[in-house]
Amino acid sequence: MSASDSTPTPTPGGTEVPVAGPEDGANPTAPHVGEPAQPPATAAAPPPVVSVQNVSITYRTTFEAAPTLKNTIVRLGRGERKVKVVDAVKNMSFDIKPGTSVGIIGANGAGKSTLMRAIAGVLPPSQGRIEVRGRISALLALGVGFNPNLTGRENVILGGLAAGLTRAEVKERADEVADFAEIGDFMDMPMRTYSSGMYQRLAFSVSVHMDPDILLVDEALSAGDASFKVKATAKMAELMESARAMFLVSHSLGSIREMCNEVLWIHKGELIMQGSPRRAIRAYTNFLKVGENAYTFEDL
Ligand SMILES: Nc1ncnc2c1ncn2[C@@H]1O[C@H](COP(=O)(O)OP(=O)(O)OP(=O)(O)O)[C@@H](O)[C@H]1O
Repeated sequence: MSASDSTPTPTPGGTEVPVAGPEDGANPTAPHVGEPAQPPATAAAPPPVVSVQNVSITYRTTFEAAPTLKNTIVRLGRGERKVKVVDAVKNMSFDIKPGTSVGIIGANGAGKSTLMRAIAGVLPPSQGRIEVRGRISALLALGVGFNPNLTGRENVILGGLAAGLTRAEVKERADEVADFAEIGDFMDMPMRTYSSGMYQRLAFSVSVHMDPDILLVDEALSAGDASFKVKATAKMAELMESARAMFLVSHSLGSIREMCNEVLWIHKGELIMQGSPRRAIRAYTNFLKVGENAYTFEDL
């Protein structure tokens, strides 16, 4: 089923936005560049801070179906490899307005992290176009971007320079990052000696101290201890005041309800609903209760 088959009916007076359908003439050009795909609807409307247009992302993975020594040698001899193709994101389109805190929900394997990686610019879409206006800071997975042999401070400095901050800004920022992370002397120890909680504290602290216009957070709060979670939640709420947008991927619907003012529900790579947290979470939890076979997305 495509998103266009399942266009939800907006409720009267609600804030829901129907899922955008595919457009003619999809533009398979590089992401993160270029001018807006479409002019804003009215002169007064600000352009979307993130615009995802007809985006599909396909993974191609080589694998061994029946790994016996004989099969492997035969295949290697012939140069054959089995390829598994996963359509992780299918023809997805949506716009995010400035000031929006977006929750992304959906079952395991729905495509949430893949979409986040594409918005972060780490993973180019196979088709379609993603436009991002502003500096992105992404907290995608533990440790992405950190070199385990460097100290926390060295990693922070390198990360800051890579994010486009000046040397002076980075030095000042490194102290703020260290204070927030509360990892004490470990700041000057190689990161391979960190516990996963310390790693996470530093990763979170780095992403929120880089003055992001757009903050991407993928399940980042799940591994922290209770006190850091409270602090991290408060920091994200504070950032929302200044950031242009935030994306939060989480299986914790409570966090999504608390932190977000818009929700994308994704299922098997398709955008099922873009709407208010109340409505999207209700539809998703109903779906989880009754299961896929008993559910018609057309009813949304
Ligand atoms: N690097 C990869 N190579 C091949 N397939 C991948 C890769 N990463 C993800 N996939 C596949 O793409 C699909 C979407 O995965 P993704 O991690 O985006 O889902 P998710 O919604 O974030 O899941 P979860 O809630 O379990 O974290 C899944 O079928 C997954 O197996």
